[in-house]
Amino acid sequence: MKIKGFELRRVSMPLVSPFRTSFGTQTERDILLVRAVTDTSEGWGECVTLPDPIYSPEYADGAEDVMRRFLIPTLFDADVADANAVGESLKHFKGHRMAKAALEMAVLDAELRAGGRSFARELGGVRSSVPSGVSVGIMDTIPQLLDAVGGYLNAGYVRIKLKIEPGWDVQPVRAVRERFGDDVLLQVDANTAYTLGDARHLAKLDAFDLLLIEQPLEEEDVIGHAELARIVTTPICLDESITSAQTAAAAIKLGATSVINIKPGRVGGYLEARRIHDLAVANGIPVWCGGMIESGLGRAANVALASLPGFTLPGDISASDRFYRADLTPAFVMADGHIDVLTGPGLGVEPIAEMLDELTTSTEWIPA
Ligand SMILES: CC(=O)N[C@@H](Cc1ccc2ccccc2c1)C(=O)O
Ligand SMILES: [Mg+2]
Repeated sequence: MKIKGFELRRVSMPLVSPFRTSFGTQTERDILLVRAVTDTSEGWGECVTLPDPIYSPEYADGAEDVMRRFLIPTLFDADVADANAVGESLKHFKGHRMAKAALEMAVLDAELRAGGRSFARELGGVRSSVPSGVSVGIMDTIPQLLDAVGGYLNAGYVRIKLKIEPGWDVQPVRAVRERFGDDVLLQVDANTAYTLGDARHLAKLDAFDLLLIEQPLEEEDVIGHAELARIVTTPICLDESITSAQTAAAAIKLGATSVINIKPGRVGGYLEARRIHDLAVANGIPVWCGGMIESGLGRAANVALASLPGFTLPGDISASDRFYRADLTPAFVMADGHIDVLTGPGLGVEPIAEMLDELTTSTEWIPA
């Protein structure tokens, strides 16, 4: 396989409703897509950056710039011909994992389409469908939250995740437990909003039999999470802190995490995500697949990843209509709380041409 060039394309996808977290409120998804064109096939990659560096240090325009200025020219110079070579040839550039992940994903998709292999097959998937969890934003009132949670439970979601922040944590969790009972699989995600000084307050969540508390402290505070884990009995799950197999190994060794939210974009790609899965399984740590409100392209790859054996907890892999009225690809629908793993070559989906035209805000062709 020989790479002929990459297309960088920005699409803007409105969300069905504002999504509020401890780091802000999003009303649309500005997605940077990468299309790899090779002599035998084409492949798609999705960069999961937000428009601003508020979830992680990366942001969409920065990812585009680092791809154009450093990463893509290096892939051309190294005459990269498969996905395994992408990470290797880019490793001397520090960080920019979401940008690197999108390029690797596009090359992997092209390679797999040419070889007639699916993402799930390539990554080692063992399931034909995966359980679907849903992430519920911070709301203005408790009644609004209970309506939203009721709607998702009626839709069949098998796990509810509530975004929390100081001032919106114990009360919403208690309200959901009182309204929907103790059997609902329930977890919370703070997106780094607390400090170790909040430990006693966070320990109040132990009364509600949560599956986990996700990323309560800031990304760099691995020791703080280990300290917190000694005070709070609910399992601590890391998201932002886990940026590679190396940081995953350190967090496990230090007792900072007993569950890991694996997000391929955050860790540098689907191949590194598989390495973290393997490491976690070897250490008896359950993992689940996180979400970055991807289009159907990233969603297809996440479903494939979530079909690996160590993904024993429902992920943030919701149906397309959780966030989008119309997806870039044919919609992912949930049946009996599960989403089917695609079996076609590569991602198994492609963008719908009309949707791509309608949603595109910019496109640029970079030839080899
Ligand atoms: C589904 C979920 O909670 N995802 C991330 C955070 C997140 C939240 C809001 C987002 C808005 C636009 C784009 C990506 C986003 C990611 C998380 O697990 O921490
Ligand atoms: Mg999270």
